Amino acid sequence: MAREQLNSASYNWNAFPDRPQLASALAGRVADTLTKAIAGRGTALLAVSGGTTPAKFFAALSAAPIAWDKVIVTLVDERFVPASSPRSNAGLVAANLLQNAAKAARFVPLYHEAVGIEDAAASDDAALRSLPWPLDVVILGMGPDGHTASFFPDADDLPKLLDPASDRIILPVHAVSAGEPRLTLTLARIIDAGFIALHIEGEDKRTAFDGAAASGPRKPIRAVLDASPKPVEVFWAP
Ligand SMILES: O=C(O)[C@H](O)[C@@H](O)[C@H](O)[C@H](O)COP(=O)(O)O
Repeated sequence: MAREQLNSASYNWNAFPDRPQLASALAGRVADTLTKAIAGRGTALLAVSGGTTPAKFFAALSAAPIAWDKVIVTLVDERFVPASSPRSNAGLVAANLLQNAAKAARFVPLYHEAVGIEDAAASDDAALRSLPWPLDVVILGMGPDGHTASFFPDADDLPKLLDPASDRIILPVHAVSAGEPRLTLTLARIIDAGFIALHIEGEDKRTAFDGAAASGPRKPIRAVLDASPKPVEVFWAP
């Protein structure tokens, strides 16, 4: 059970005593939401983030006994690297989520060979239009700098990524702090999701979130909190 519930208008804080309990609770919540979506429209669309945080959650979710053959999984963002790269979010999802029962899900990656990140983003944007938007579930992570998805504070054209009225699905990202060029869902597609979770772990991330959620210079995660029409469900463990 969540140890601590602190609610505000823009987010609900769900704290857990440890990371395994968070993984189990978040996996249960996501599985229930996907099942309801399938009951309602015959399919469910899930977008997950990469990084080092989600592995335990992915493993727990992969075992959920739901109709995975009716679930489409895609990525919130991707580094411009092939799935064979240790930096690949598609590789992380393949190894940790698309296993066990979840092996039956359809996975839609973002990376593919292209002349450059702009071409990859344009073809992704066209190809992903055929998916059953809006997202039913989106799982966000957050960096210590308050970035989420690939909305890095130093990204070129950050306002375009954060435009809540954008009709784009995927945009390219150039940001020195990101390492390689990125492909990201736009904020507009993220806030349209039926269930938005932010999965963060550790005291440093809690401090960073508290700082970003408070007043002061607006961090990208705050743009999501401010633009979302429903509270973001924050799942945190020490
Ligand atoms: O591609 C990525 O890196 C993610 O999508 C990114 O937004 C991630 O969620 C944060 O950077 C947190 O990453 P960690 O889980 O490694 O702290």
